[in-house]
Amino acid sequence: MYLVTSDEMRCFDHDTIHRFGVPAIVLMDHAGRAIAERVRELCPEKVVVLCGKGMNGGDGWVAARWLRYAGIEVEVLSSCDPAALQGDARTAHEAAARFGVPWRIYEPGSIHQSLAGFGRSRRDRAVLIDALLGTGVSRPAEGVVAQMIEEANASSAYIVSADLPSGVDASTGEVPGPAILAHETIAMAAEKLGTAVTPGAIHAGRVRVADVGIPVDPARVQASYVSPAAFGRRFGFRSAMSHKGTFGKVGIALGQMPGASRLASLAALRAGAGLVVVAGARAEASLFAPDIVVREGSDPAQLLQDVDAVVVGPGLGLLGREARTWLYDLVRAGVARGVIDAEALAAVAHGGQFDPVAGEFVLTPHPKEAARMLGWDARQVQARRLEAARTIAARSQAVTLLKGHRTIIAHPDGRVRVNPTGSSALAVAGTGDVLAGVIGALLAQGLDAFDAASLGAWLHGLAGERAGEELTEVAVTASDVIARLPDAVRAYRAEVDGSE
Ligand SMILES: NC(=O)C1=CN([C@@H]2O[C@H](COP(=O)(O)OP(=O)(O)OC[C@H]3O[C@@H](n4cnc5c(N)ncnc54)[C@H](O)[C@@H]3O)[C@@H](O)[C@H]2O)[C@H](O)CC1
Ligand SMILES: [K+]
Repeated sequence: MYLVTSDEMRCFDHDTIHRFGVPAIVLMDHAGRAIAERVRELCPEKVVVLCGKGMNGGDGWVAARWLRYAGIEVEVLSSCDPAALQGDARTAHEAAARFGVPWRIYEPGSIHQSLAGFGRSRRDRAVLIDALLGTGVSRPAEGVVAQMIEEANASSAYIVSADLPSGVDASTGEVPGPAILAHETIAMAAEKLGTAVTPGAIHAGRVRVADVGIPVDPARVQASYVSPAAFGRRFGFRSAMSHKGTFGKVGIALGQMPGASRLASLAALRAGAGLVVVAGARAEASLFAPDIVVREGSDPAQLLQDVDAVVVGPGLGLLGREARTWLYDLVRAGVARGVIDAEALAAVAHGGQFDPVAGEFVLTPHPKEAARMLGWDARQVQARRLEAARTIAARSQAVTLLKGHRTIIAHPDGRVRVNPTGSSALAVAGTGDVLAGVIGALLAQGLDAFDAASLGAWLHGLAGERAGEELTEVAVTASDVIARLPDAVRAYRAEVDGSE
């Protein structure tokens, strides 16, 4: 499913209004009605609508009119004197007022006052509609709107946001100032990219997309959720004629912690690799036998020249610094596909200095590693995840997978995918090694770096979800995630078969 930025949405709005001739007020009525229909399903005893002064506010006035029409007790608190409203927002206000919707201009305490009588025990019987700011946000929420956001969040009422939670940047998911913490969001025409990535995703709650009659052209959208339909039968389905060579050979460079390489190698097998080879100085065969081939020697690059994809990073430890040489040697020897993870990432970038590596490589930093690569701090990476992932991808010229809740996969050409699977069960040592092995296996099976990183994140996240469901998120180990990769493959097949 695609994810649109403010600019992309504006283009589609514009086409609908000016190319197809659908008046904007009609679109606004569809939007407001969609919000009202959803809120009615919540059977509230009272609805308070917070309206800003732009078109998002217009959606709110329309929703209030439809709720009044359905006989539901509703009132509007406006961030400004409606006399200052322009265009369709003004029209929407006037229609609501004439329809008898009670409204007043917000003053500090108005929200608390409007919800009086809905004490904690009955707070969910009241719904707040957040129609303060939408895709027109141009700076951190300020003034009266910021006050309304803070008071709404403190109200502990059930909050439904129009289009996106006010104060969240629709295109990046950044939250530069006060922002609504919604229980759910009704996105108009398409989900905004800013509610798919964190921290915006946390503010949005559950996102539902309302069809308001604005066609969205996927060819003009750069971002989407990872979805099995994008990969079809290029993974997960086998012909009777296939043999282990069909599914490629993954080579894993051994480092100081061979246990991490073991996790990556077992994961690669569970993700369909035909053969897995580990190579390096400390190749304790007993750790890997019998399913994994062990090659002992001081130069992994020398030992891995016959593989289809390499995984360099898990368990490297201090050998990370040598990874640069290994990578050069491997690329020179024609092994130009692989995963660069953990300490090996320093071979590609450090402190904002990038040394791009040619070929189909996937970088898999977690936020701290991304911060080291960029010369930022980890907090900045987490606040500006999309920018961080896209910057590393553009400057390293490699597909970059930024781990974390709603993992981001960024292509050097600007395309972005957001992984919807995963859970806190993955917050345990070794799951990064597992992910590196899974992606290595998908590269060895012929997927390109963008697809291998995206599908790898999807499978890995789903396996983590399944492990968390069975064992509780608290008690999952990296090996448990590997053990549930078959469940993820089954789910993948079901989705692909279901979508064909
Ligand atoms: N365009 C369409 O056909 C449809 C749009 N829909 C809704 O419209 C909003 C986008 O509306 P827009 O007027 O462009 O912007 P906003 O309403 O989001 O807000 C702009 C409004 O708020 C003021 N403002 C901006 N930033 C701040 C800030 N940081 N603090 C305080 N105030 C701020 C600004 O001055 C403007 O007045 C879209 O999200 C949809 O909800 C319809 O849904 C469908 C048709
Ligand atoms: K909003």
